Amino acid sequence: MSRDVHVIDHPLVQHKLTLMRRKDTSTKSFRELVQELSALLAYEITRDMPMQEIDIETPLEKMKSRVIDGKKVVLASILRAGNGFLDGMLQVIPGARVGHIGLYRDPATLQAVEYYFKMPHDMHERDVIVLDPMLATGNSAVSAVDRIKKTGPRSIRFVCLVTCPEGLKTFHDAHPDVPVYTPAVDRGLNDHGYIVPGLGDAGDRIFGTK
Ligand SMILES: O=P(O)(O)OC[C@H]1O[C@H](OP(=O)(O)OP(=O)(O)O)[C@H](O)[C@@H]1O
Ligand SMILES: O=c1cc[nH]c(=O)[nH]1
Ligand SMILES: [Mg+2]
Repeated sequence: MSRDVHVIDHPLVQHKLTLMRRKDTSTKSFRELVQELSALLAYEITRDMPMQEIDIETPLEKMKSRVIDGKKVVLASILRAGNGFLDGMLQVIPGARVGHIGLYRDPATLQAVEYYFKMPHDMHERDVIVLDPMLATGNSAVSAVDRIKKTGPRSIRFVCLVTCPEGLKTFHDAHPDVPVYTPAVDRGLNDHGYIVPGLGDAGDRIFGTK
């Protein structure tokens, strides 16, 4: 895979994604699975996060030991579907701050339309993990990262559940410096800009709106 794409091939991740893809999976199960999966994904995404040594004391003696500074991590959720990732990620990185970007995809043009943007302060010292289950045409992801870059964070990573070659190309043409973490790179896009085989409309499946 060219560019900076990390395919998360862990059996637990792949197993849960398969269950999510099935069309007869209920809203309740889909929501539970996205939460379980996001905790597993957080584990992989944070693998190379910067750490610092702190002084602690075990019951036996003093030592220096390493910690990740969770307070410097920002989980930036692309509404709506990105919110599905939040609970699971926060279980693993409880100190993270949370930002929101409201974007919807215009069904006719497939361009992203922004309606909300709120990030924590002091972004220049923070590491951002952008959350959206689907990176399809890539327009929403490009637009979200454009906007986040203007806040000047220390680093940005993007995580999704399913993507495709077209979306990855569009995203990395615009943002070659932002790694993408995903369990699946599917075949491509259909005429409506949906990932095939994909898992359908992630927002509708998480929130039961269709
Ligand atoms: O790569 P793209 O072609 O831009 O498509 C992906 C976007 O589409 C979906 O959101 P949608 O616009 O359906 O909004 P929703 O999350 O509010 O349902 C998905 O959650 C992404 O944000
Ligand atoms: O396949 C797709 C494409 C865009 N949005 C989704 O939720 N799914
Ligand atoms: Mg969206």
